[in-house]
Amino acid sequence: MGNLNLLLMSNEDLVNALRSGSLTVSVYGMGYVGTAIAAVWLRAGARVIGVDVDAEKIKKLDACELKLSDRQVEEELRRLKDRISYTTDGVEASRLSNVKIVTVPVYLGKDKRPIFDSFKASIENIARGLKVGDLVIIESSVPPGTTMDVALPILERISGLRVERDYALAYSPERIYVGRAIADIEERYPKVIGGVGPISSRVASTLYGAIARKGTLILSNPTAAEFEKLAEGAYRDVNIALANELAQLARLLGLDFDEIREAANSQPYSNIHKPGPGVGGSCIPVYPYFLMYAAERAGFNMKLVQTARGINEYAPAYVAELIKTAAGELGVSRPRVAVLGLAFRGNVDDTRLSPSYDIINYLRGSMDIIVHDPYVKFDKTLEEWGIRLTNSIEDALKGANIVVIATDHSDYGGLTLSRIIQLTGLSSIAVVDSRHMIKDWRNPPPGVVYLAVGRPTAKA
Ligand SMILES: NC(=O)c1ccc[n+]([C@@H]2O[C@H](COP(=O)([O-])OP(=O)(O)OC[C@H]3O[C@@H](n4cnc5c(N)ncnc54)[C@H](O)[C@@H]3O)[C@@H](O)[C@H]2O)c1
Ligand SMILES: CC(=O)N[C@@H]1[C@@H](OP(=O)(O)OP(=O)(O)OC[C@H]2O[C@@H](n3ccc(=O)[nH]c3=O)[C@H](O)[C@@H]2O)O[C@H](CO)[C@@H](O)[C@@H]1O
Repeated sequence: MGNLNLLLMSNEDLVNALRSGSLTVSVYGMGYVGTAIAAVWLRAGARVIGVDVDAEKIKKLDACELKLSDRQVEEELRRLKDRISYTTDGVEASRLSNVKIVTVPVYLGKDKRPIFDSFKASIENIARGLKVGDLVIIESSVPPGTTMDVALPILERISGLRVERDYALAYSPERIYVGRAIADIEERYPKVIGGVGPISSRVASTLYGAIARKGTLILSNPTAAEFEKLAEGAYRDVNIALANELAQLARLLGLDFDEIREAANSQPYSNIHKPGPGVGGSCIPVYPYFLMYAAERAGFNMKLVQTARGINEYAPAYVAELIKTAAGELGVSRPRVAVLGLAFRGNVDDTRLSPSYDIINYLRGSMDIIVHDPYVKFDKTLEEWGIRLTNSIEDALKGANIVVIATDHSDYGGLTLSRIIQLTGLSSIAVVDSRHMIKDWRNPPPGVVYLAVGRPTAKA
């Protein structure tokens, strides 16, 4: 790392420093996002230091042994391993780097309020190694005001440096979709930047402008950029809630919501989302609460956002009711239920806040459950609940009275009702399809009852 003063360098010199490998970037939080960010800066030419508190993860990353959901990120970290190192020492990493990127989460507590401890700890470490000429970019999704009211005071108090004079500070939300993260950053989206002042905005947007082909969108300040990210998430949550509510009515009216949705979305102003078993992941179910946290402090009540959250948090119970209806149709008092999918969405191994847990929790007292997921190899919660997790679909379906499709993994797209009943080995079963993965649902084979979110019940 050269002793670079990024604030005094021209745009051309900033880009040259990036491309030539004389710029060192430390990334705090080597999770789904941090590993993708590290890969992207490596590909742009930087030297990178990956920082995490999880020593086991650091050890595996250092040995190129950490299996990532995003295979391209995994491959790039391996291909460019000569320019990246990993450490648990966040202070040293800050001393040795010119740019510090924070992807450590602000977590959500059981009381639905933000927990800043981990985030603050990473900022404190950065502050202890902060030097004149450095740039700090916060990319975690945070309640509006966090950069200005939480991070900035810590950085200045501990380092004694002054933002815009001695160092640069910006907020830039991450918008990656795990599984295609590098393309999302480099090709798909403009990078939103909110600098504390014009110098911070210039330095951050010049460097990210050399990475994101769609360029950068500079907003007035960090709080606007924080708010933008949460607005995207709340938009999605509200629209998923609308889809779930419309689907529930469609089922009561004996209608197939899929064809209705497709027809409605043929109108460019309509973007009705997909109904499902609920909203999981570490993002969409969390961001509305970050907005409500800021709203509460401003004396404002976000009625729509709150109502939508409630609808989506009820969705797993709705699916559990469908499963209980299925058990009634079969006349089986303690059915064996195969739940297909533990991850919160298709083709990832991420189970954070997955609706599958809620569905299983509603049923596990009265039904015998087995869970299948092609990506999740082990799960502590299922182990505590005494519920078996298998990666074999044959193993999961054998003897299952009820088969529940809870996650839209592509692996399930090829399943037909005939194949499912064949794999159960039974003459009478029910299929509860919360993701509309079954194509031949309208004409079930003998012995199959098909129930779904947003579709009428179908039986032979
Ligand atoms: N996962 C996504 O799809 C996604 C997409 C966009 C934005 N985000 C946001 O990005 C942030 C990170 O999300 P993620 O999914 O990568 O989380 P993650 O849980 O996968 O990774 C977070 C990492 O931070 C580490 N960590 C915790 N405290 C630390 C500390 N004090 N210092 C250094 N490392 C520490 C953890 O050990 C973990 O490895 C969150 O704010 C999230 O909302 C996530
Ligand atoms: C605004 C937006 O798009 N942001 C994306 C989102 O990505 P994500 O990884 O959180 O995944 P989603 O696809 O949002 O799914 C969340 C849950 O909602 C369910 N769902 C989804 C669509 C639908 O029509 N019906 C549903 O029921 C789905 O099954 C899953 O449980 O947040 C990331 C972090 O901020 C972003 O970076 C990323 O751009």
